[in-house]
Amino acid sequence: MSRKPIIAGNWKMNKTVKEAHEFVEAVKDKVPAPEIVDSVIAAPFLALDRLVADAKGSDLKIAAENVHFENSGAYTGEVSPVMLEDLGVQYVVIGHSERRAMFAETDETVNKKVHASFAHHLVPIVCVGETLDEREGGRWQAVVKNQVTKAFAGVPADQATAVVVAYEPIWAIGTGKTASSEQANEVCHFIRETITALYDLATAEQVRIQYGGSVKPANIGELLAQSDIDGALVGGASLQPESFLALVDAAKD
Ligand SMILES: O=C[C@H](O)COP(=O)(O)O
Repeated sequence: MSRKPIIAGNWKMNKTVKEAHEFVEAVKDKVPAPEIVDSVIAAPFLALDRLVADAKGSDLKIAAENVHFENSGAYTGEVSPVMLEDLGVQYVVIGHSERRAMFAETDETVNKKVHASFAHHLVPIVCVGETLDEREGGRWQAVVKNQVTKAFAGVPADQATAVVVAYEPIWAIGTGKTASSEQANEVCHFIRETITALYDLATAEQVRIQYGGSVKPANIGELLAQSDIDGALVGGASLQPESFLALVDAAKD
């Protein structure tokens, strides 16, 4: 079954609002048609209002890099799904390994954030992936299966089909080490099998699974040629307009 590719740049803690605005102005009219590829930029919260306005009427979609699972309340420093929906943000990255490792994100909070996102018309991009220790210890299947199963807990099938899963082996993030396309596809296929077991094959075949970890214009082609890789979540190589456009263009083929 063919699934529409989704390429998402994840800027992490980079770019001032002015720099973010200039980037979006440079790419927004050059991304592929949304019937062919979904082109997404995940930006820091401060830039989102401006970027949603900048991208309006174009085929570029704007994502947040995180969200809280409550709608409002005493959660100093957090941003709620109500606030993101109000701005017109369309996607949200949930459970990135940097948030799991440095900001106490757990499988339980990931699941709550998935539910909160759907309640506010945000498409969740759910990140999963193993550490180098877990891979070398032969535990990647158990780790990834557990992360996927907990992320989808209580999510009905009609919502599950809209979830984007990003497989990011932690050892390949920002290190210049890319999983080989076969290694990446093996895990993405395993993720699809896990979703099949949770729901059914028809549901799993609609879920888009991205690979992330040192993706760049030079290697995206062979990654996207794999059977179960439907896109990429890209950090470093999404920071320059030319590089981001090369990535979304590669997904057109
Ligand atoms: O969210 C993106 C990933 O963490 C990958 O980052 P990277 O492309 O800089 O390795």
